[in-house]
Amino acid sequence: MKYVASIDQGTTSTRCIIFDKKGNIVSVGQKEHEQIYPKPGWVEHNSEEIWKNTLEVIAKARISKNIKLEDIAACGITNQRETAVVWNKLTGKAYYNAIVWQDTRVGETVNALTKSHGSQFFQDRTGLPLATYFSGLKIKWILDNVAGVREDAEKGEAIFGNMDTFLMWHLTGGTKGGLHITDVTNASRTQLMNLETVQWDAELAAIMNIPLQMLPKIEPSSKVYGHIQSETMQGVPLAGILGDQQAALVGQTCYQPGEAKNTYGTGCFMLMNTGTEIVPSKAGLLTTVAYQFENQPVHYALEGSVAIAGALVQWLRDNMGMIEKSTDVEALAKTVEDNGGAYFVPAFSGLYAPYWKSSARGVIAGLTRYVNKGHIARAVLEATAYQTRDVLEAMEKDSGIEVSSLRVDGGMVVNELLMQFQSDMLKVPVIRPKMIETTALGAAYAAGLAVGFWANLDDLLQNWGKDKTWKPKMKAAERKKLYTGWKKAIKRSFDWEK
Ligand SMILES: Nc1ncnc2c1ncn2[C@@H]1O[C@H](COP(=O)(O)OP(=O)(O)O)[C@@H](O)[C@H]1O
Ligand SMILES: O=P(O)(O)OC[C@H](O)CO
Repeated sequence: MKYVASIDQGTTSTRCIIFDKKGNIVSVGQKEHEQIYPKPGWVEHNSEEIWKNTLEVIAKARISKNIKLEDIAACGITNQRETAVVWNKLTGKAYYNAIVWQDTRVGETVNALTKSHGSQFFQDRTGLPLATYFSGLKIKWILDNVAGVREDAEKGEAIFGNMDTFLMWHLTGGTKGGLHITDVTNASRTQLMNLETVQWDAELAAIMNIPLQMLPKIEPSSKVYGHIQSETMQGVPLAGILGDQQAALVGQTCYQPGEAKNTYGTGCFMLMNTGTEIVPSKAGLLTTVAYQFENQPVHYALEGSVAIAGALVQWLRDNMGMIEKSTDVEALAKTVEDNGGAYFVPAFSGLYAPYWKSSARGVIAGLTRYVNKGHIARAVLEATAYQTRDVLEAMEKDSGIEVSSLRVDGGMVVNELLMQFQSDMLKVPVIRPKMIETTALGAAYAAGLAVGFWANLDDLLQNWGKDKTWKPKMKAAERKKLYTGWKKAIKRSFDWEK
């Protein structure tokens, strides 16, 4: 067998990527799906559309390079995490659109639970502070607001899944016996899983009033779970599941404690492997599961999650019409020397790490008549770099490890201006590997390991190669001035909503 396939169900698009043994891309199918914004702060996806796109991108990836079924050793799934869908297992129909991780509709429930139990109570058990981000409260919202779901859930007919579970169920037969499973990394993002036992926590489910029977079985991240029933890849073993940020950690081969990566996509997510140790965060990070290979102990990670990174570039394109394509932002930002005093705090979904302020909202600060489109484009890119510095400083505090260089990946790392500014702002080298589709690659690795396509982690380490390194060039005074401006701006975004 020559290949391993990977389905990457992201926030913006769904891809199927087929890799060879060296971790090179052989073929890609990709399709964007609609972003649905019914009200300010609400973000939804149509799960039916995503399922159709998944079949289409698998077919595209196979047909475009004429890849035979018998050449595919296994398939892995990686996905946008936390996004919650509830569907009926007898009809296959979803009760409501998938509620996306960025959605803030459960803000009031977060406030109420913070008063009744305290955020620390949830963080101690799940590694996650109370926030609108995680799946549990999104499931509760569907149960409380959509007619008939709670009754069906109690009967065992309405079931929950993140996008991994939803696709796994459909790919393995759907209403005809589809598997209802997830992996430890995805489960660790629901705020319903106990980090130590890696099992659902009945008390947390009771507090959120979620029937346990609607939750999927928790499995390791790498194992032959079943076989694909859909025609597009019939008979191929489904053998890996990883949340997309954990998949990028695996794809970047960060297998040693202390190794970290930062992925710049819709949001931006830095993860540091902490080995088999659960490291609680005091500095505003999440403690989460990194991965669990079959018959191996669970590995954990510290994570700094930033909700809006590339999404701000999309906003500039789609909502403001200031650029035509995301890539145009670099040329526009290069029309000026600096940010002209403007700072853009993209707290569109509140602020995640290290602030965790659900009530923050976006602001542009420091405006004068001098500021033009170029300065705004620059402020948009700089926002991602400042947020990454906030997270890196928290990571160093929590781990006690000084990060001496940063491995990066994701759609935004083609932006050279951003990469140089990032290195300047962190004062460490930023390293881009040859393969930046590390998310899909990580899920392929998990699946390939389970079927023996790759023998062990050493095989994978050999596939990693450097493409480009950016070294810090900025003068200390300039770095300090800019970051001080950011810290001032970010405070202006706090406590906007009640
Ligand atoms: N040249 C660029 N400069 C800045 N941002 C970019 C550039 N190219 C793409 N992006 C942004 O990267 C994101 C897509 O990255 P990707 O890793 O595919 O995201 P996801 O996995 O979250 O769907 C989009 O938000 C897009 O606006
Ligand atoms: O779809 P991405 O790559 O923006 O990732 C989304 C994250 O998994 C959300 O936690």
